Amino acid sequence: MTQRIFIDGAAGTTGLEIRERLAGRDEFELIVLGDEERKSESARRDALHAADIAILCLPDDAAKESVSLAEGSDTRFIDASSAHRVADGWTYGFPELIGHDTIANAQFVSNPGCYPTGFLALVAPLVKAGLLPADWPYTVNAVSGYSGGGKALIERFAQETDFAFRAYGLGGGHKHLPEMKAYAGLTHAPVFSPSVVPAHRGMIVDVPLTLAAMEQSHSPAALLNELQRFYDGSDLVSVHGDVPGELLLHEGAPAWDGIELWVCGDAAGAQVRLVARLDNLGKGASGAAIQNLNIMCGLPETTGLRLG
Ligand SMILES: NC(=O)C1=CN([C@@H]2O[C@H](COP(=O)(O)OP(=O)(O)OC[C@H]3O[C@@H](n4cnc5c(N)ncnc54)[C@H](OP(=O)(O)O)[C@@H]3O)[C@@H](O)[C@H]2O)C=CC1
Ligand SMILES: CC(=O)N[C@@H](CCC(=O)OP(=O)(O)O)C(=O)O
Repeated sequence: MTQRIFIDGAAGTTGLEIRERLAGRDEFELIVLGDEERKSESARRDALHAADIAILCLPDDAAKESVSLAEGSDTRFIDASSAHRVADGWTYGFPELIGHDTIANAQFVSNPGCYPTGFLALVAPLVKAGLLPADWPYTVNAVSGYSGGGKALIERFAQETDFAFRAYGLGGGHKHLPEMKAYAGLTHAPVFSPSVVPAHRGMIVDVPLTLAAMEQSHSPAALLNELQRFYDGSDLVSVHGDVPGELLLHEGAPAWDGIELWVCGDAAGAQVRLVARLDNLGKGASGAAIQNLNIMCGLPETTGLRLG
């Protein structure tokens, strides 16, 4: 049966990429609001009630408003914003961690944040397996393409073309901390150092660990084995067995919906850097929304994704 899909926020960065990934798919019928209607409360209410599944690509407040506008309907949601990621009644849309069946049966699915996708892909399986401690003071260094900040940051990087690097979140309290803590099962939220480089898309998330300082220390090889076991058979997550000399992001990188993981141990096995590379707009946003949409509709999870 054709599913009616309404993308609320379809003119934004994430919304446009979702539309591109849905183009030509006859399992779906898109409800589209014109430019004059796309922010009208009544037009959005009608679209939200008419849809089988609404995909929210909005700022947090507008995403919460959409959910209230849909009250009284059976509409299912995929929310790309951070409004509902640790909210009661919502399922965290990270199929590899939460389970495909849970997402398939959910009415309210919240997409993970882009940075948490990298952090959780690395840390959550290892904490769950008892190979990393839940009460460790984790730190996360991450770099993102500027599309991670949506239209406003894309515009800023277009205007201020001399930026080479932008560190931010210096005062702490980033909105991604609650989901990192909750879904990795940690006692403390990590210390998070995000940054932006002048590339449109792409992201590297780096979790450095002094294994030798842990009460129960496991080798880099043991961490790697567990990640390879955990993601065995996944078409989206690749766990590499090498320690690369360097990892690059490219200014004009094409859209990509997978995620790569590395376990980079030093020769003595005393230190390790767990590193993820992904596309903030792919597995970090629009690709994840399509993966969840496929699962919620009983379709193969990678249909329409960019994995080439
Ligand atoms: N960019 C990324 O890499 C990621 C983004 N996200 C999240 O996805 C959501 C969307 O982000 P992104 O696409 O980057 O943001 P953008 O700013 O690029 O797009 C947001 C869109 O929402 C529209 N909008 C704002 N308020 C309303 C409203 N009340 N009713 C209808 N439309 C409205 C905006 O309109 P207008 O065009 O007029 O400004 C814009 O088109 C955010 O919550 C973001 O945090 C999540 C993961 C990664
Ligand atoms: C570069 C940049 O500004 N990135 C955004 C996060 C993008 C993202 O993941 O959006 P959500 O917050 O909805 O998850 C930030 O740090 O706020």
